[in-house]
Parts: sequence; C-alpha cells; structure tokens
Amino acid sequence: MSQAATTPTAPQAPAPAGAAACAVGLSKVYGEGETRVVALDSVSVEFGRGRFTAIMGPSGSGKSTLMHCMAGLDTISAGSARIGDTELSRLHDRQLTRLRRDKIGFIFQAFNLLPTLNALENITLPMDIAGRRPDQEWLDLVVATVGLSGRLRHRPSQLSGGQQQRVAVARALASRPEIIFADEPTGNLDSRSGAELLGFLRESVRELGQTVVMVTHDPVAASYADRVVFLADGRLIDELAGPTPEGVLDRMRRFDTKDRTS
Ligand SMILES: Nc1ncnc2c1ncn2[C@@H]1O[C@H](COP(=O)(O)OP(=O)(O)OP(=O)(O)O)[C@@H](O)[C@H]1O
Repeated sequence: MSQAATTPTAPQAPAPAGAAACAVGLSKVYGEGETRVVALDSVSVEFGRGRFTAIMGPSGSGKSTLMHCMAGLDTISAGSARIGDTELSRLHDRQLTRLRRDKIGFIFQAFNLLPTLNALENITLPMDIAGRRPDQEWLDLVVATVGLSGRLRHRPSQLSGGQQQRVAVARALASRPEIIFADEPTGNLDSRSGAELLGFLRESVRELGQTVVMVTHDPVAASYADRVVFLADGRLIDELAGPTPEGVLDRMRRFDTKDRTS
C-alpha cells in the first residue's frame, strides 16, 4: 500500500496479497430446451495474486468454460467474474478485447507463433499491436528465465517444439499481465519439454511474482501449482493446497469412488 508507492517495483518483489481474479456465483448455460447444458453451476473461486492455481476435473466438468469466462473469452449467464476490480459482464466487446490485450496472458496447447517473425518479434508482438514499448529490463529477465537468450533471432521453424513453447511462455509473460491463463499447456509436449515448461511457469510465479491459472488433466503438472481446485459437473467440489502428484491422484480417486457409489 503506502510502502508500494515509495518502493520501486523490483522484479523479484514478493507476491502482493489479494485476488488477481475471482468468480462469485458464476453460472454458464449453453443452449436451450433439450440442448440446455449447465456448464458452470454457481462457481465461486478466487485466484490469488502471485499464486499458481491448477484447475482439474473430469472431461466435461467445466474447466475450459471457467477459464474462458474468467478470461473474458465467453459471456457468463449469471453471477460475477472479475479480473482485479474489473467486472467483466459490464464490459462491451471492445473493452473486453482491450482488457484481454492489456491484462491477460494466454498459453494454449498450440503455440500460435507467427512463422515469418523471429522469436523476439513473436514475444513482443502483442505489445507492438497495442502500441506499447516493452520494458527492456523486464524483457531481458523473462528471456533469461525461459532460457531463450541465444535464440532470439531464430524463426519458429528453426526452433525445437520445446523452444517454441518457451517463446509462447515468454510472449505471455512479456507484458507483465495481471494473470496468465494456460489451457493444457503441456498437452502437446513430450514429458521433458512439459516439465521444463511447468518449471518456467513455477519460476515466473516464484521469481517474477506472476499469477498463473492452468487447466490440466495431469496430476504431475498440477503438483507444480500452489493449489488445485477440483470441478465436477460444473461445480467446485474441492481444493488442495501444496499438492503432490500422489495427493492429487488420491483426491481424484476419491471423487471417482463417490461417483460410482452415489
Ligand atoms: N459452446 C458450447 N456449446 C454447448 N455446450 C458446450 C459448449 N462448450 C462447452 N459445452 C459443454 O459444457 C460442459 C463443460 O465443457 P468444458 O469444455 O468446459 O469441460 P472441460 O472440463 O474443459 O472438458 P475437457 O477436459 O474434456 O476439455 C460440457 O458438457 C460441454 O459439452
């Protein structure tokens, strides 16, 4: 608060308190009549600032829908979805576009790099489009963190899959977004590249104070997070702090048993 006003923002600043994003009674209904699907049923959840949260749950439980609603990529049917203090349902399309551009970083399974641009140009593209100049010191730190320093002039075709994924991570981090949403970011990677990517995300939270929310099916991937929230049938049914792969698996098994006995 007051001390933040007098202390220059250091890249290694400790995680500030509070929620980077939150949902309150968030519901999302697709279709009508016979095709009506309640994808999210009054979900309330906070994603802590400077924290790494994983979202898990069976296929069709609403993980991607929750992420899309929280990231302003989909409209909500009821309740509230906020990024920082901004209520998303109050924003028009253009305001939403600006919010996504300025405050949110995305990492998807497909890296979506532009083949004609080199690694550095891909990393700074969102800021170039927004007409913003990158903070050089921050950019250097991000590039060093993801280990791309010697590859910045290479085009995507000259990089391995793992290196391309690092470019996608650096692109998400470069503008210092309020929050990064990652949807199955390791889905297309071999286990070594996947572990590397998760390590970078973990490091970005620890070293750079970044906020990360990641959808995953993989208990090992989820164990990189500070906290796992579990969805089932569009509802938030449980959460686990300080997850280990075994702890996550154990929790998932328990849900399975409950499903079979109820
Ligand atoms: N655009 C849409 N129109 C209609 N129904 C949808 C739409 N998107 C998602 N759904 C439905 O909403 C429910 C939740 O889907 P969602 O994709 O969020 O689940 P998920 O947990 O991410 O699943 P997966 O792990 O398989 O990706 C599902 O029943 C799905 O069929």
